[in-house]
Amino acid sequence: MSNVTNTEFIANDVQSNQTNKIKQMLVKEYKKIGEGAFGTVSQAKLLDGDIWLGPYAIKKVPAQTEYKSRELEILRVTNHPNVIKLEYFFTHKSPSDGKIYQHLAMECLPETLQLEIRRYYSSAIDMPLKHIKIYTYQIARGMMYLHALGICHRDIKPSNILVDPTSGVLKICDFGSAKKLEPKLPSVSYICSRYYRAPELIIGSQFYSTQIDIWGLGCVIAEMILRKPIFQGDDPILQLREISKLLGPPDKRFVFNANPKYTGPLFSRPLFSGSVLQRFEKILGASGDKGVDLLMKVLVYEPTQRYSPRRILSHPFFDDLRVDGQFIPRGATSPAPLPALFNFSNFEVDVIGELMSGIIPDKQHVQAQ
Ligand SMILES: Nc1ncnc2c1ncn2[C@@H]1O[C@H](COP(=O)(O)OP(=O)(O)OP(=O)(O)O)[C@@H](O)[C@H]1O
Repeated sequence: MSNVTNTEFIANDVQSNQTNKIKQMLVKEYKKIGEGAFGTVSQAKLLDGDIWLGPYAIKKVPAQTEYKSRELEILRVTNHPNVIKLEYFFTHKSPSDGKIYQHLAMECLPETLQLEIRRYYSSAIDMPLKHIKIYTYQIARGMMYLHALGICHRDIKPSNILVDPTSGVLKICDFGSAKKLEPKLPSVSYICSRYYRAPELIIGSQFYSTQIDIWGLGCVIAEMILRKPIFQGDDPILQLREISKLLGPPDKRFVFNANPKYTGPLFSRPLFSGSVLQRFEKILGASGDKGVDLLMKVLVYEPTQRYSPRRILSHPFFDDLRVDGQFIPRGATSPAPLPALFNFSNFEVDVIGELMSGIIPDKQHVQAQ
């Protein structure tokens, strides 16, 4: 199937996310780059007067649906190097079905982490550990920012992580399921894509926290190492069974705290022998001792025990990124500088607090954005 599309239309009320100014622009969509559950994503340019802007990734979703997407609301307030940036937005009536669609024009990155992982899988090569570290660090940094704002992404998975393999830059995208969680208020548990769902979601918790994203991050790190999803269960029970094979059975306190009404199986008899450490080492040992240590602090049943993003950033797994400022991009033979990893804003400096000395050994790197 060809991805080439050639659609042109005039959008009357294109609003700039930065200046809030509204203008009429010509929209030229020329390549379809994604298709999701709720809409399509195309590569496009916008004609502002006689200047072509872009390329952008324009995500188009029906404007009036029962499903409540907070994507626009969230992207309007976020501003972080590891979170996809919204440039323009507008609504437009589709001539083909007469429905009104919301259009979000975002900065465009060349690939998803899913595609990047698949590339390594099909060429039977491990993803270099340095790349895994660069990507993991940036996901955790983006999450630190989002979680500090109270925003839970709720759909962390490799196809929602965009990367530029040449520069190593990474950005979290798809805020279609994201929500600002309010403490003590319930949220639906049927969010997050299978394979990446935290155990508390699987057993039906409605009072979960941003730590569900940390579980997703653990699954993504493991997937970069294994080049396939770590917990592949075709239904929630099989999913829990896969998790139990690595972590052992969940304890009763975790289940009670997550959902006291849960009556499903708990796999209380261990499905594998050996200690949890031995199983992590056997399955994820390619990430080295420090990688195994980090994963054991992230893939934890009890959400409150899971490492927070700032603790993840200060983990020794990333120590070589703090001393060596280079990496070799996929397909390249000479090194390139690491993407900016330590250019923390004042907001991030406040969130990191006393952990800063463990994150950047050299304070000179700190500069306000
Ligand atoms: N800013 C972007 N730059 C490049 N590609 C993008 C961008 N945003 C989205 N895409 C591509 O479009 C795909 C779908 O985007 P997105 O996940 O936001 O839509 P969705 O409808 O919520 O999809 P899903 O149901 O799969 O989660 C992504 O996996 C990616 O391949």
